Amino acid sequence: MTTFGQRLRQSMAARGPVCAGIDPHAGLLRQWGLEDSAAGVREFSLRTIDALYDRAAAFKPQSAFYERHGAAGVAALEETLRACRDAEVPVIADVKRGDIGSTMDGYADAYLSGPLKADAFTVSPYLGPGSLEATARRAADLGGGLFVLALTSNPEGAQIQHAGSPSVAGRVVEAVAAWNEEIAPGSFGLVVGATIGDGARRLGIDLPSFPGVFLAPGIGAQGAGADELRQVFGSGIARVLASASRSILAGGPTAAGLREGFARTLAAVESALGQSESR
Ligand SMILES: O=C(O)c1cc(=O)[nH]c(=O)n1[C@@H]1O[C@H](COP(=O)(O)O)[C@@H](O)[C@H]1O
Repeated sequence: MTTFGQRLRQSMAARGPVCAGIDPHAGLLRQWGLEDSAAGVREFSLRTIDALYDRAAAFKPQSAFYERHGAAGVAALEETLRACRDAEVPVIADVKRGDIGSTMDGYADAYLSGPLKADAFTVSPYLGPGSLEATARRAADLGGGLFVLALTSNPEGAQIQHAGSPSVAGRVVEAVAAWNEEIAPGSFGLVVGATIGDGARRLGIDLPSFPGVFLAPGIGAQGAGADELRQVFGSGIARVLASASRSILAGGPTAAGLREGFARTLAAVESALGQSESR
């Protein structure tokens, strides 16, 4: 069985450093001429996968936009995850779960096996990173991975994540680094927003030494580009999986438009990568 870390690395090497977020916002459905319904969400997702499966390093469906349509929406998420698996593109279920260990076992089963199986899912460490350690072990047993919120892209994140000395974020980074060393190398990533500027450095967090992948939202619609990526990650940029949703999806509904939106994001990330090599 390959590990999630191996599959993700292979996919990034073959397709490049961009994850396509699948966020079927009501406004985007309207813009695409689709109904704001589970059927519309399903169609939106499958078209996105069809257009981008040969160039996205990963897909990241945002569960909120499926859940708002109830059981039929969750069925659309199930189909979306299956389509990503069929296309053999790693898929990250963006569900941002976090709970006591025994409950987390349920989430690991839900998102790494069974009908809603993804390759990895996003988790929140607010109950303490230790509450997620058994989930990391369970994920490794299932060949899956986790992305743990560390320094998020929204401006409010700093209120909690920057608190303390060492900071809350620093403790999260330390715990997730240890899982990569002790449980499954490369299968546990950090979510670090491309919008955080010099936040990590100011907290004394040495991102380049983290032994895993950074899932970096914030490109495009939230304002970050190549300069911001370079500033945040420095020489760690080679392990960035940049994630964009609206800035790619706004190119739809045609496959050509989606690919154009994707190409713009890829060009920005690759220019950051190219220019960081001299650092
Ligand atoms: O975990 C995430 O993906 C995430 C973390 C974070 O810090 N900020 C963030 O925007 N996200 C998600 O990334 C996506 C960003 O979408 P766009 O702003 O449209 O590119 C949304 O689905 C967010 O929920």
